[in-house]
Amino acid sequence: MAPPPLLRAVIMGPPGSGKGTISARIIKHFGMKHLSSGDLLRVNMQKKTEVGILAKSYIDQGRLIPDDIMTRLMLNELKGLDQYNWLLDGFPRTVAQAEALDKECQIDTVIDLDVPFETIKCRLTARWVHPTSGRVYNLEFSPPKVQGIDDVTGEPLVQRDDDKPETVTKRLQAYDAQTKPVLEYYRKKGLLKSFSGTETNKIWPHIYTFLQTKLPDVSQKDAATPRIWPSLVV
Ligand SMILES: Nc1nc2c(ncn2[C@@H]2O[C@H](COP(=O)(O)OP(=O)(O)O)[C@@H](O)[C@H]2O)c(=O)[nH]1
Ligand SMILES: Nc1ncnc2c1ncn2[C@@H]1O[C@H](COP(=O)(O)OP(=O)(O)O)[C@@H](O)[C@H]1O
Repeated sequence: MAPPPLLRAVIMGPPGSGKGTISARIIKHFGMKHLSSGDLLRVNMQKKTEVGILAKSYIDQGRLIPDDIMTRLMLNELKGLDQYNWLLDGFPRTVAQAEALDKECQIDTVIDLDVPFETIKCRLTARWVHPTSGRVYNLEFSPPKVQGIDDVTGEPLVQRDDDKPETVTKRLQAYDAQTKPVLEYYRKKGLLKSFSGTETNKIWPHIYTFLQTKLPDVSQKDAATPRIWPSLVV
C-alpha cells in the first residue's frame, strides 16, 4: 500500500498570536517537523552570519526582511525536510513569498490564528524565550519552573529586543499591510482555516480536532502500546 501523502501546512497569525505555542503542541501530538522563520533568523543573528547581520537591522526596526533573502533561506531549509510532514511558522509573510513557495510545493492547509491586536500587545511584553531552542514562556500564561531559566537545559532565558512596545506597534502595522493579503491569497485557494479567540487553551482543542482529520496523534503511541499489549498476551 502506498504511504499517505505528506502534509504541508502553514501556521499564520499576527506577532504574539500564539504561533510558537500552538506549533509546539502540534509537533508533540502530530510529530510534524516545525520550521520557524523567526527562530531561523535568530540563530543566524546569534552566529553573526551574513544573513543574520542583515536581518538584525530590519528586525530591530520591526520591518520585514526582503522577500528574496527570506525565500532563499526558507526554501533551502525545506529541501532537508522533503521526507517529513512539515509545519511552516512565520513564512510566507508576503504574497510574493507565498507565490515563491507555491512554485516549490503544494500547500495543503493554512491554520490562521485570529487573535485581536489588543490581546497581543500585553502578551509580548511578558514573553521570555530560550534563544537556541525557540522555546517560549510567558510570565503569566506559561512561566518557567525557575524564573529566568529554561526548563529543559537550565540555560538563561532572554527577552527579545523586538518585543519593545514601539517595535511591537511597527510589527503589527507590517502584519496589516503585508501579511493580511496572504490570508486572502490562501482563502481564495480554499486553504485557509481560521481559528478566532483570545486564549490559546480555548483555540487549541479546535485546531487539534481539525488536524486529527489529517494525521494520527502520535503523542500517546509509546505509552499506549505496553498498556494494551501485556494484558492481551496470556
Ligand atoms: N496570557 C496569555 N499568553 C499567551 C497565550 N498564548 C500564548 N501566550 C504567550 O504569548 C506570547 C506570544 O506567544 P507565541 O507563541 O510566542 O506567539 P507568536 O509570536 O505568534 O509565535 C508568549 O509569551 C506566550 O507564552 C494565552 O492564551 N494567554
Ligand atoms: N517570512 C518573513 N519575511 C520577512 N521577515 C520575516 C519573516 N519571518 C520573520 N521575519 C522577521 O523576523 C521578525 C520576528 O519574526 P517571528 O519570530 O516570526 O515573530 P512574530 O511572529 O512574533 O512577529 C519579524 O518581525 C520580521 O522582521
